[in-house]
Amino acid sequence: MDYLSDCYWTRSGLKCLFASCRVIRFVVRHVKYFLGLRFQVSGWEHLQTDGPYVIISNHQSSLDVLGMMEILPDRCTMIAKKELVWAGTVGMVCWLGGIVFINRQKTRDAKNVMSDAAKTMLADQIRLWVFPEGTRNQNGGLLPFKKGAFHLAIQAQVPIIPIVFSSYSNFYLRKEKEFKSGTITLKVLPKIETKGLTADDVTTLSEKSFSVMHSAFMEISSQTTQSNGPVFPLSAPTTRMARDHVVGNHANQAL
Ligand SMILES: CCCCC/C=C\C/C=C\CCCCCCCC(=O)SCCNC(=O)CCNC(=O)[C@H](O)C(C)(C)COP(=O)(O)OP(=O)(O)OC[C@H]1O[C@@H](n2cnc3c(N)ncnc32)[C@H](O)[C@@H]1OP(=O)(O)O
Ligand SMILES: CCCCCCCC/C=C\CCCCCCCC(=O)OC[C@@H](O)COP(=O)(O)O
Repeated sequence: MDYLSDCYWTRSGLKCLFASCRVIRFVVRHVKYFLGLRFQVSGWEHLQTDGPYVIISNHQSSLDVLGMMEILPDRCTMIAKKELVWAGTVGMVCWLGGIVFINRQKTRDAKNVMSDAAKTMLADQIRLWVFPEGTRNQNGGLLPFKKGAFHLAIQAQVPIIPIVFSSYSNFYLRKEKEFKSGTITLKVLPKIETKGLTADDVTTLSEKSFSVMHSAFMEISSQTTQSNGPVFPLSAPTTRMARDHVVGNHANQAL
């Protein structure tokens, strides 16, 4: 209780995150039922790592938040663009969750914030989740990685744990506004150590991470695509019950 009071009343930065992210995790885990989504997770054992680490994952949509909350370890928060803090309720939840906001338009500021985060990670034994693509991407692959996550891990000398979300394109097409229920595969990959690495190794580390994640993305996306059926317009009912009523069981064969 003392700890929570400290978090919420003094807003002591990253210190508050693991209490409040647990609450966020608990609540957001229920959203999948309303959207008719299911998650299949493999590689749990790679998250059984003590101490701080940096999680990196691909970023397709806001829906990623649901997958994050399926597997979010304790004492873990995220790096997010600063604009999110102004996004109403979501912004408030992010702020309470101790999320680290960066200004992507001001690289020097973003780098300073991330360097501070590296120190706080170590001081407070915190894990950080970063989307190295730096923006959402639904183009059927991964965007080239930005460097921040790799500098962060090297500065803190902590491992990187790559996590890959399978493609959403078989159930959610953002531009076409089409959505149906579906299964998302999450694959946690073996950690990549950074002990002894320096800033000179950032490019190699980034390329290695990209390579293993891209291969995993292709592998799990082709497997998951086969198990999901056709995509429906967003105007169609998206819950399992409602869609059963309209289209029979066809759309739910994968569930
Ligand atoms: C109603 C109900 C409500 C329910 C609410 C529910 C849930 C809410 C709870 C939680 C939700 C949380 C969701 C969070 C999701 C957030 C998703 C995002 O916001 S993604 C976007 C933000 N993230 C990122 O951008 C991270 C990735 N970007 C980077 O890391 C970038 O590198 C950068 C630091 C931003 C800098 O970007 P830049 O474009 O300049 O690119 P480069 O990478 O090429 O870097 C340029 C240059 O700088 C060097 N560099 C980079 N970083 C560092 C560093 N830390 N230290 C030193 N140097 C650094 C880099 O090496 C380049 O130099 P060089 O070319 O010489 O190598
Ligand atoms: C019908 C499906 C429509 C999607 C519904 C999503 C429901 C998700 C439920 C609750 C979680 C809401 C949290 C939203 C957090 C948004 C984080 C996000 O995705 O920010 C964008 C940022 O990273 C990159 O921004 P840009 O791509 O550069 O601009």
